[in-house]
Amino acid sequence: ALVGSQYSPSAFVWPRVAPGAAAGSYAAIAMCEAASRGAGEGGGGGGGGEGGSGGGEAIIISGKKVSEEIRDEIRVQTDKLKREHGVTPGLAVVLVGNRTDSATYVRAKKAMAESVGFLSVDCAFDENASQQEVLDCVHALNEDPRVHAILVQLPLPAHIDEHKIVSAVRVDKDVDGFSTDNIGNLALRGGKPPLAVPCTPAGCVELLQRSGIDVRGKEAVVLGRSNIVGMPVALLLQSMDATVTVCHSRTRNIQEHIARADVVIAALGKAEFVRGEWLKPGCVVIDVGINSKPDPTAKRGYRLVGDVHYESAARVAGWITPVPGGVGPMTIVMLMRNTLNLCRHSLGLERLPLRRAPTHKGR
Ligand SMILES: Nc1nc(=O)c2c([nH]1)NC[C@@H]1CN(c3ccc(C(=O)N[C@@H](CCC(=O)O)C(=O)O)cc3)C=[N+]21
Repeated sequence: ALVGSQYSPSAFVWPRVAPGAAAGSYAAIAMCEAASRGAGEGGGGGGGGEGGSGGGEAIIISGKKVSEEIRDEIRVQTDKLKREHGVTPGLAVVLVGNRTDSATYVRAKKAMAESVGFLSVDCAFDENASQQEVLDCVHALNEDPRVHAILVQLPLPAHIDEHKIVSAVRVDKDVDGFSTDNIGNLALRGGKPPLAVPCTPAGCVELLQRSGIDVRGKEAVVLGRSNIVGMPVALLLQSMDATVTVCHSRTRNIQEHIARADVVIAALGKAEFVRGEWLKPGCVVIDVGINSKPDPTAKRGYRLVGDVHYESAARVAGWITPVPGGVGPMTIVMLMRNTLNLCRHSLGLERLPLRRAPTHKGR
């Protein structure tokens, strides 16, 4: 869902507006897809509040599995595009510096791009590259006809003005949807859909949809207000008719907010911050956090944990995403979806009507 088009709302984005859905809002987007799939198993279409089993184990929403389904859909559509239009979608990734986490993500993105048949273009700079060098690179990619999508891996080194670089990316190649124009369109009700919706937020919403979870009228609590996750995911949920509260480092009584949430989106960057005891029984937990935690029993000496304490949360929640294997893989596949759609946009084509995957079954 969630990939806006400048021209006619496509099946991909604003698919089949469900009766009663706020037409034209983003919400419409998402929920229509969910609606068109039927209000899934697992959730009984319930969304937060009455899901899962009281006091049992939460349904595990596998981002790994869902992302593989979507990847396969994208691969099929990419082949079709190549056959029918002779064009290969091109994704350029700009990486500055040598953070190991960034290098890992960029490798994963490149691998997935190649696996779905995209052209992958790399632009790597060392730590002390000048702002001008990086800008020149972005400008060159803006003009490169092989490249339909440009991703500037964040964070950039401190001496580089992130906003300046991100703003230099042409709006119709802004695959992260981070430009002022794309974020503005995401925020406007009844405006034109953005060309791309930020990948992690789109991945969170896609997981909800494919799990048959309807957020309309539900209380959604977003933990974190970052430009790349908290803020855009709050906009998306609001467009989906959820009642959204954004909590951040200055929020008082954060547990009180979490306690009434039907949907919790945890994106604050603190390992295992949210405890199961804080949650409303049956709620939906989408854990965006990726933190490494020392673990002497692990091969590498550490393991990845989310912003939610998984074990306690899984006992209370109705649905939960694991870390790893939850939102992370979805982020990458949404990047592929955005790339394909920007490529289609450049050809004057509509968003793709992706084959609807069957509603995801937990476990
Ligand atoms: N311009 C920009 N766009 C981004 O989308 C962007 C970014 N900058 N900067 C950093 C964050 C982080 N991010 C992740 C992508 C994949 C996984 C992922 O696949 N995680 C695996 C585990 C990976 C591992 O083993 O470390 C998982 O959760 O299962 C995680 C995080 C994209 N980001």
